[in-house]
Amino acid sequence: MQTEKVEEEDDAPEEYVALCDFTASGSEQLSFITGDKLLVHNKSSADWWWAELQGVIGYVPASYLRLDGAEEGDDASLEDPWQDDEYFGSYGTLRLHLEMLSDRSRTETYRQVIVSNSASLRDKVVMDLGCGTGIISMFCAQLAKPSMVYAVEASSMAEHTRQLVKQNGCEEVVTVLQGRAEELELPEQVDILVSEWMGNCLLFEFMVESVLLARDRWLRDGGVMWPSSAALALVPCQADSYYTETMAFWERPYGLDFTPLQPLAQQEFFTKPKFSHLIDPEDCLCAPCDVICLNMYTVQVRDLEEMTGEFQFCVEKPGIFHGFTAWFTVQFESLEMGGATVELNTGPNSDPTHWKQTLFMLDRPIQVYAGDSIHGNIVLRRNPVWRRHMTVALHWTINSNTDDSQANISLHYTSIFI
Ligand SMILES: NC(=[NH2+])NCCC[C@H]1O[C@@H](n2cnc3c(N)ncnc32)[C@H](O)[C@@H]1O
Repeated sequence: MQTEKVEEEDDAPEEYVALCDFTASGSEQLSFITGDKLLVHNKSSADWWWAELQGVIGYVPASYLRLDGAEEGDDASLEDPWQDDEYFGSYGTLRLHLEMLSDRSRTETYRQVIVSNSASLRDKVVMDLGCGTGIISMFCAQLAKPSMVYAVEASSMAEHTRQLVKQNGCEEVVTVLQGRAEELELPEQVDILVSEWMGNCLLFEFMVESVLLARDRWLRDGGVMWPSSAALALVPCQADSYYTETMAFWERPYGLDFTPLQPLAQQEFFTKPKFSHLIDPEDCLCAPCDVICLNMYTVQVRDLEEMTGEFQFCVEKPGIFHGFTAWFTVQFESLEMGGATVELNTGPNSDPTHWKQTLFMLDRPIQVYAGDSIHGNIVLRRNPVWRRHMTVALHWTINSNTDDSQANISLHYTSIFI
């Protein structure tokens, strides 16, 4: 979920202080370290500002900066870092719940998990964290016989969820509790903590932090986490249609030459992820790989600050390397020893979901050939200020040994996406 914060352009440059380090990923960006004082000349967009540091000018990520002189906790300058009013406000209306409930792949997977574990769910105590309309809790009550389901929901949807639980005859088993899961009191520990917490690129929204805090506080020893594990998958890909729409478009619109706008287009369209991208399996230049894996029993909140995954791809067919596409999978282990694990896969070879996939475009496309190696790493760095956001940095090198013009030349790139 992205929230645009657009501020008015000011004439006199304002002094901002850097809240954390930033490494530029292109000549037009400006690196800085925590504590640097930057002069902001132009807030050209919500995410990137034109600033100066010791006489050098460049683009800087706005969310890394705080107005100089505004102290930590100075609520005039710093809103709620979790943006809870906006976040839970959006979940208090039906739009997002309609989108999630309409996602059959997502919702049927959770139903499949309940059905295939119905026998073992008997007499168990379940917590449904972030229950929304209560669909998962009502699946538990209708398809199995748990002794209690605590359906926890922080938004105002909770009062409607109570009505739905009653309407569907589940009030004996399902208790709706309104509040943030990590703050409210449960009357007892739970045997199963089930939640649908995944955001774009798996972690956006960072609802997962609430799930881990609730795990540490309410899941009894030996209790089960659903999902039990999660993985972020990545693949180098073509994205010809997106490239044509956003970059090639400026070459000859209506017979005119608009190419001077192409650097602006690169900055505007290729320096942040394209969410809700639907990648055609044919556009994958090779098999994907899991770059980040979460064990939901052992991962700690502090691990979420910065997660790094290595990758090594071998291009399987000639094509244009436009960028990387990411998606996630989550696994639900069986309550029965040796029982089958259920998986929700949001990738291009599975049924589409409302998350679709996320596309990270390179600054410029690169011709690649079968046998070329694309290796490097991905770094998910949680935003130090806005706690539901993160940056994604992709560092990679291409070794091409077929195209004689680039024989064994290593092209090294870094892209930072807000
Ligand atoms: N998969 C997602 N990206 N979002 C789908 C689940 C989000 C639901 O969980 C609720 N929710 C999110 N965080 C919390 C929390 N800490 N405590 C209680 N409810 C929550 C939120 O209000 C919404 O109804």
